[in-house]
Amino acid sequence: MTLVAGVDSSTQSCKVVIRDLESGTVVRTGRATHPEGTEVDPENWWQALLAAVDDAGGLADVAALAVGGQQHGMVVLDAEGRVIRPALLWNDTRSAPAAADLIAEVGAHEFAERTGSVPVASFTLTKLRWLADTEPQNAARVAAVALPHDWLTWRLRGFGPQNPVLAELVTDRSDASGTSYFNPVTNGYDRELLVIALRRDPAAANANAIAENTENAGVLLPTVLDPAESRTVVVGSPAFPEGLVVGAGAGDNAAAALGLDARDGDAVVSIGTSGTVFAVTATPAHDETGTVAGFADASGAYLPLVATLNAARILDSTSALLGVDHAEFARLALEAQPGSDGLVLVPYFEGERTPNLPGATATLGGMTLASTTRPNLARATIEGLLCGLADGLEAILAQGVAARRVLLIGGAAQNPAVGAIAAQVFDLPVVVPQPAEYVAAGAAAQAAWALTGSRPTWPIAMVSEPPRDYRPLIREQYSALARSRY
Ligand SMILES: Nc1ncnc2c1ncn2[C@@H]1O[C@H](COP(=O)(O)OP(=O)(O)O)[C@@H](O)[C@H]1O
Ligand SMILES: O=C(CO)[C@@H](O)[C@H](O)COP(=O)(O)O
Repeated sequence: MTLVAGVDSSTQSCKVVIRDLESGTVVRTGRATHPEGTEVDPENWWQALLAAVDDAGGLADVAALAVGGQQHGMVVLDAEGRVIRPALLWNDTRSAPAAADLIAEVGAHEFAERTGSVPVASFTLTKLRWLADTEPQNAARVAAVALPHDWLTWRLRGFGPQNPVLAELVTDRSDASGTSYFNPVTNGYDRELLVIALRRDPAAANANAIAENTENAGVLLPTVLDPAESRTVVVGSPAFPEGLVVGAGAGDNAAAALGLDARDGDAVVSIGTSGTVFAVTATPAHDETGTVAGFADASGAYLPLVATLNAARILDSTSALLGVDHAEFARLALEAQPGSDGLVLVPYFEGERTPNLPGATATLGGMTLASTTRPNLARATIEGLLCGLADGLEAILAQGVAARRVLLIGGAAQNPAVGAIAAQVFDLPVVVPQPAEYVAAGAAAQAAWALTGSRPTWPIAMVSEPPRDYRPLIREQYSALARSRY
């Protein structure tokens, strides 16, 4: 039996899934947690990866591996391969003013044309501008910029401060497309944008070039690999045997699309730390309003995507407030009526990314003595979270995407109330695939692709299709409160 492994280095944890190459059957899994916070020392991801691999029984019998990871995180390396400062994650909003400055300098239309997306604070480029303005000494030391999955791939292949070959950094086009300095249509970096963000002098940067692909910015960017391309572990370790085939990997949402084998007609809604809505398309998106990010996918196509900052953790937070676990939270929510008797939550607890309101706070509206009950609060929380994603789906459909069903994944999709209420919020059939780590499963598919040269065709099991029960009232009252407040 030939085995392949996929990793999901996500916001809250690291997951490893080991699959049989022939059938796709999951044979072993492992996981380890990540620290809290929106600023994280990448060393924590490395330690969690080692722990998750160990938890999965090791990789001694595995032929290939690929890493999927949370998108956008800024990992800056110096010329000696050291991480210069803790990574700023996708959900860190401190670079919101930098995003506004960059849009004023470059133009929203120009960004959408050149990179597929108009940057908000999540995007790597804005974090680099924040670094240049706030920590110029750190910015001056930047010799390479990597994303979380690029850096982990580099580390596990035997590179790092002990073997600082920056030119061995690799990535894929799906994750690169979340940087705001990559063009998903030409599949090339837009170094001019990088220079602008870092406030580097292009001429001086040229003179300081430290490797072949550093022209303009003096900053090395990871080589973008195709899905069938591979590298190997160069310096082996107890966790990662020398010679292990390593694929390009992917951004987590693109990896999930691979893991689900998402095709024409599928809209994927993922409810993890982030809420995301995306589809695999043959044509690129260029939404200059900034609502839809025009990402690349991991198979050579495109991945128009809308992301929200407030997703599974909102359910965690309201469950804690109510003093119940997820199962009881679901029971409470399903006890209430659709529309929660008028109680409405616009859940911008951590600011919001879509719509772009980084400084916003949440609003609970429609409170009366009758509506303010525990079941209504549980339901209103789920309704509010899903309404934001339904708005996102509408924006994706407006890009010309034809969706015939919604595939619901991510940690919170395991909550039965989320599936049932999704069938009332989305005006499309909702399908819940068998609970699985679809990002890690997709990364394993990427590893199989790199190993064999062709994309695997593995079956996907769907477990439930909550009856279609669209209730427009839920979105109407949500939109009314959101419009009046923001
Ligand atoms: N049954 C459930 N109901 C609601 N939320 C859940 C449930 N199971 C897991 N979660 C939440 O899902 C989140 C983790 O989902 P995951 O997709 O792994 O996130 P990420 O990829 O961002 O790390 C956590 O916030 C967790 O509390
Ligand atoms: O920022 C985005 C997509 O643009 C997020 O989807 C991150 O990629 C984090 O994903 P999770 O860890 O929450 O799944």
